[in-house]
Amino acid sequence: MSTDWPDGYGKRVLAEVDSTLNEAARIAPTLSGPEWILAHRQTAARGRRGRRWTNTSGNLAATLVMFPKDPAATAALRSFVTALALFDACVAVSGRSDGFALKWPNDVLLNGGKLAGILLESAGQAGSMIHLSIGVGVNLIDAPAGDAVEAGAVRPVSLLSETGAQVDPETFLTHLAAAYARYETQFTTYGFAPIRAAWLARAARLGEVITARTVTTETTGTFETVDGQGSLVLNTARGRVGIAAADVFF
Ligand SMILES: O=C(O)CCCC[C@@H]1SC[C@@H]2NC(=O)N[C@@H]21
Repeated sequence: MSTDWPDGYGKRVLAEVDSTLNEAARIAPTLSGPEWILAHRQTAARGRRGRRWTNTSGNLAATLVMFPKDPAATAALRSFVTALALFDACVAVSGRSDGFALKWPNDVLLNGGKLAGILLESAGQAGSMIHLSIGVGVNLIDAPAGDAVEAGAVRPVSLLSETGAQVDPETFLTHLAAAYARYETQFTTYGFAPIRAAWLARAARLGEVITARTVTTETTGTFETVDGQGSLVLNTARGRVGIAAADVFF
């Protein structure tokens, strides 16, 4: 189960921080290359769409801060790169691949429950990016209670409860960073196509009827694919619809 830390990536480990995403924004101007930040405790962790992220000590809370050269829309496709890396890290530490799946846009599922989430933040202007921060939370040993999530959302699960695997955050991060570095090289060398294909091969509910909700819209249809821009494509009663950002409900 041992693996090496990838060349070219820095690492800092903090006992406590408000949020590793905040720390990424603070240190980005001082960095000359990509850096992983791991915190054993976050006091103000956040999830997607302004939600709180429950952060038990022993779970993984980490952010990769990096400096993409590509346009902002392309750089943001790294949420898929990260999801693949998370999937591989989960397989490596648990010794099994059954039960893991990727949920559009940014979650890793295990046995149908939410195991991990990804939150991208960036600083930049006019379609370019100064830095990209990829925040990753993984319920390694503990998951919030089911009633802590909104109605209809998938139940949270932990790696420990579902597989019996007990992995500390630093070990998990080493696997994640190594897998991320491999997929990042694939992404910068060959573009989104192989990342998209690999993501689709691990996708939850592909070909099934799902619902995508935003604050103002609700779209139900058959999950056909993810397009070359990372949008969810649903086949609905009114035809094919591409959705750039939403929450998905099964
Ligand atoms: O809503 C989601 O699914 C995304 C959750 C992202 C949580 C991680 S934990 C490390 C990083 N720091 C934060 O404050 N949030 C992200």
